[in-house]
Amino acid sequence: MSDEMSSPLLLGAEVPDDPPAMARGQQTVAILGSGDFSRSLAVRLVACGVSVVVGSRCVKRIAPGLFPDAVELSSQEGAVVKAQRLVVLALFPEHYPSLLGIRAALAGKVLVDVSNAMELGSGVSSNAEQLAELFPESVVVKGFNVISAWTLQTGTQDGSRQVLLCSDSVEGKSEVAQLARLMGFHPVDSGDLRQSRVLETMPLRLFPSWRGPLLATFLLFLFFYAYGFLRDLLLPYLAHGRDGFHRLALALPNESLPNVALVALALVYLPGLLAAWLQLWRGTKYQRFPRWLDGWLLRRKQLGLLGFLCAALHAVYSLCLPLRTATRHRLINAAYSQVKAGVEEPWDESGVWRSDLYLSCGVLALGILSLLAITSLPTVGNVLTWREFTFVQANSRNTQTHT
Ligand SMILES: NC(=O)C1=CN([C@@H]2O[C@H](COP(=O)(O)OP(=O)(O)OC[C@H]3O[C@@H](n4cnc5c(N)ncnc54)[C@H](OP(=O)(O)O)[C@@H]3O)[C@@H](O)[C@H]2O)C=CC1
Ligand SMILES: [Fe+3]
Repeated sequence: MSDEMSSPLLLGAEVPDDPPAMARGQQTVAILGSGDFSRSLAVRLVACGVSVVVGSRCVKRIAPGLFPDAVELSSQEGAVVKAQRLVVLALFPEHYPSLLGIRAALAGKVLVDVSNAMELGSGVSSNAEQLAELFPESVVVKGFNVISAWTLQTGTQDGSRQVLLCSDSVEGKSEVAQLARLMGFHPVDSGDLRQSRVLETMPLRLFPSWRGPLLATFLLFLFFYAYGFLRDLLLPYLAHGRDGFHRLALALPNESLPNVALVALALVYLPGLLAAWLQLWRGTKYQRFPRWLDGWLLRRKQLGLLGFLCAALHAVYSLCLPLRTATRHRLINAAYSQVKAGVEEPWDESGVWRSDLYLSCGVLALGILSLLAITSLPTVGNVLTWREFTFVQANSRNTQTHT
């Protein structure tokens, strides 16, 4: 399985709602550590009606009022003993070994590891795997690490609602999933504990799925810009001494952008066709696609959105064309030449039609591309049925191709 395919978001399936669901207030959750994450989680859990006991190395050091009154403060061991099953470790992983003293109390408990990796590709095994090695008698579930303390406290409206969970224990995972659901999050099953390696580095990755599409869009733009420069500016200058270099800033980018948008759109639909062709050629759909095709398929949405950005920029640039000094100059010049030549009515019927049709098609194409872009956003896509979604996507594609 490629790295991309092992990405938890892809593997992820909603964790099934296991009966009996955790009833409010029935269970006590322990949180070890009294830092930012602990406080935010405690506030949220209490607001959701779960009883919380915070375990600290030194309860006296906790400032009064830091935690809600409903939260019980205790020693680390006292908190673990009070917890029925779930113990959230709101500590940094380097402090996990300090819990070895309360190993017996932690046995049989579900330890929720919320930590993140310090750097990308730092080690072979993850914090969660090391925790599982330290406490073999406990169940380790990785989760909540991609949720910030801020999101926990402000509720789920401001951040992602997905909580990615992984563990070798299905039962432990489903218990944590119930807690996540109770807090208004969407638990997503990301697989076994090995997946924690991916999960822990997720907050460190900066737009990982956008890097390739951004590079492709930039290179395409560079290609069309360089081609336009050679064909429309440099060659006419060298051959006839015609100076059109003022077009570098606005006209040339404007001519390059729709080309990039069209190629990006083609790149969105091409991998699907290649994948279908490959499946027909192999005679089976139960075989993995090559890594490059896999990656390409996964980045179609980003490519499409970047194509949409180029088309939108083209529209704005085009609206700016009449504002240019060069356009004004050419207009006045044409009028002057016309007066000089004694032409009274230069109405060019086919020219007028062509320009109107051209603009109308452009507006239509941008409108349909906008529809395509908007429906590809998860929040909008979620309210469409699968049939509605494919209807919009397929029809927009056909209309785009024709315009
Ligand atoms: N803050 C955030 O937004 C997020 C944090 N996380 C993860 O949550 C974990 C905790 O982060 P955060 O709450 O911000 O960190 P803080 O520094 O605010 O809190 C860490 C807590 O660890 C406890 N602790 C236990 N043993 C030790 C020790 N030996 N030395 C020092 N402290 C110890 C301390 O509590 P006490 O003194 O009471 O024992 C301390 O308050 C980290 O692994 C982080 O990666 C994950 C996602 C988001
Ligand atoms: Fe155009």
